[in-house]
Amino acid sequence: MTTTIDEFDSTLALGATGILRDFNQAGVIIAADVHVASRLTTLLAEGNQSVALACALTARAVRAGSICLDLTGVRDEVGEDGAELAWPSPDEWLTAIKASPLLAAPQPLHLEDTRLYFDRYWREEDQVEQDLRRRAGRPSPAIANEAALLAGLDRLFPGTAYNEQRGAAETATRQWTTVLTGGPGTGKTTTVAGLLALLAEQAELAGDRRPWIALTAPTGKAAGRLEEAVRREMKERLSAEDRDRLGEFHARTLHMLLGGRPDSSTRFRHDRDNRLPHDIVVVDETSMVSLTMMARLLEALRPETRLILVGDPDQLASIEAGAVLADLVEGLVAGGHIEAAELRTSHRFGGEIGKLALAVRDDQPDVVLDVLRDGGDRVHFIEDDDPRETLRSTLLPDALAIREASQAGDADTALAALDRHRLLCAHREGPWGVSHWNRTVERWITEETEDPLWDTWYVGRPVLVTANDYALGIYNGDVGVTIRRPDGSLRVCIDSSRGRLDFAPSRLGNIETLHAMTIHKAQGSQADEVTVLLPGEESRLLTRELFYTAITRAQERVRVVGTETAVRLALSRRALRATGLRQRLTTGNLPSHSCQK
Ligand SMILES: Nc1ncnc2c1ncn2[C@@H]1O[C@H](COP(=O)(O)OP(=O)(O)OP(=O)(O)O)[C@@H](O)[C@H]1O
Repeated sequence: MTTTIDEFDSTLALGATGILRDFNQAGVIIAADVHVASRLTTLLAEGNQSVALACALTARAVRAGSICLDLTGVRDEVGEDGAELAWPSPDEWLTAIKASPLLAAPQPLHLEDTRLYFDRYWREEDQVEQDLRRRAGRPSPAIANEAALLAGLDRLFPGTAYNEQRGAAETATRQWTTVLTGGPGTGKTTTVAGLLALLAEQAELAGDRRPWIALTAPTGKAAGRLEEAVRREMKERLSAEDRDRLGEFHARTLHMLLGGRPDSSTRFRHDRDNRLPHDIVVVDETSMVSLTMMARLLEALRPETRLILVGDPDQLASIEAGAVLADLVEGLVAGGHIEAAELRTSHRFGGEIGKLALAVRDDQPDVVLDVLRDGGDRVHFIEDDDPRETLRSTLLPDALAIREASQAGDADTALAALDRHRLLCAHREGPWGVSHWNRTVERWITEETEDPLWDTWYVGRPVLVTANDYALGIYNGDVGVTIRRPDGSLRVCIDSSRGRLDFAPSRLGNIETLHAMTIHKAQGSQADEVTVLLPGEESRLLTRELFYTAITRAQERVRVVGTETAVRLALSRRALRATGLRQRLTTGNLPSHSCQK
């Protein structure tokens, strides 16, 4: 059989030979993976084809968010695409890799059991493990007054309704590192606010100064939500005395906290030689933190800084490589390094959205479909082959409300309208993708207003910032709207963690239209109402974590557009990433070498 090669297919490496060519032509690895493998094997004079294949598959794994290649699981994971290919036998493969010059100095690859790493990720994982073990190995933090702590717990978390949160807060007061986990609305922020008040009281009783607290999250949007939620909890639940002890604080993105450097996206002003001055660091939405960011944060912490990592381990992992929160839950807790602080009871939804989220998380497809089909006011299932008309009646009023407020120059109303609803897609391109739906909503606006949107920038264009811009003070995940000023010019008003900022459109580079957004990008934000477009059944992105993340973005109402098969498929597939952190933390002793200066 002859295979026709498309010379213009950018995923094909035309110069590839042997096993790399076969895997490339089967679509398992792309040209970039082949180039990484060819370059490394040529540089270090490695002639074994199976080692070159392992390099290329490691590059593929990292592209997909894994930290390493799981040599024993990769064949199953590749599935049908690789069924006809000549895979090396596992034993021979391992033997060839162990003997490879790529594992000798300067060691571009590292092998841990059957996990193969590129040097950078191996080092980061190793550093995270060592820093966490070191923190966990320190004597527990001193409690200045045990009786006051217990009284404080009762005061801040009264009655049986707060049992779970009281337990989690007490656990956190007794350890340097806490992983506080829970699904949406389980009271994580309430717990954090009470915990901070307890720690401030203990500092006062010990005669120390007021603790220096850093509230942080991976994106500007998530940092903004954290600050707002903590302030609300403090106002509603803390006494004036507790509030005074805590003083003023602001939430910032992790990049801002660590001190972004214009010359590097992976190195920061605060590091092991210039540590953060804070006594308590609270990280929200930790599921979105990549391994690299966790490594940078841990190295920048003083040993006596309390670290409270808050998040929902059932959500999608970070866009960049790693699955740190899930690894920490299983590694740190199961490894016996720290005690769990887990919240299970949802206090927000009470009803259908919470039930739907739990059924998705726990892989109960029949319950999920029952709730979707009979979810009352809050949950809707649109099983329509062509949902355009239904979506038009839902999406267009919000788009028009944003436009109307923007035309009047009213940024507050436009931004509030923008936050009311999110259309979430799995993909960027294709019929279920963000680009298609952005264009569709723009077309509906044109049809409705008879005012063609000729330019990229138009009044009422909602936007999403897609990269950090330290000079402008806007960050990945910030959202904004394009308003008309009285002089007729356009300004883009962006809600950033530094407050409301506005810019001429020409100053903004990394921006996307926000009539629709990807579920990955929606992590860390919520809207009153969310519409989730489930992708076609063939989509590889359709997983339980994706579905769970999408529906838990909704605070009041969720609408799922898709088929029963897509729902069932989503639940049956997992977005698993190969990492070694949890194994490292659950097994073995502290490695003899150390990154700490
Ligand atoms: N024990 C409780 N009893 C009743 N209501 C509670 C309790 N704990 C928290 N709440 C309320 O439930 C809502 C959700 O709590 P909170 O914001 O702390 O949850 P969360 O886990 O941080 O939510 P998110 O999903 O936004 O991260 C808030 O309105 C809060 O005041």
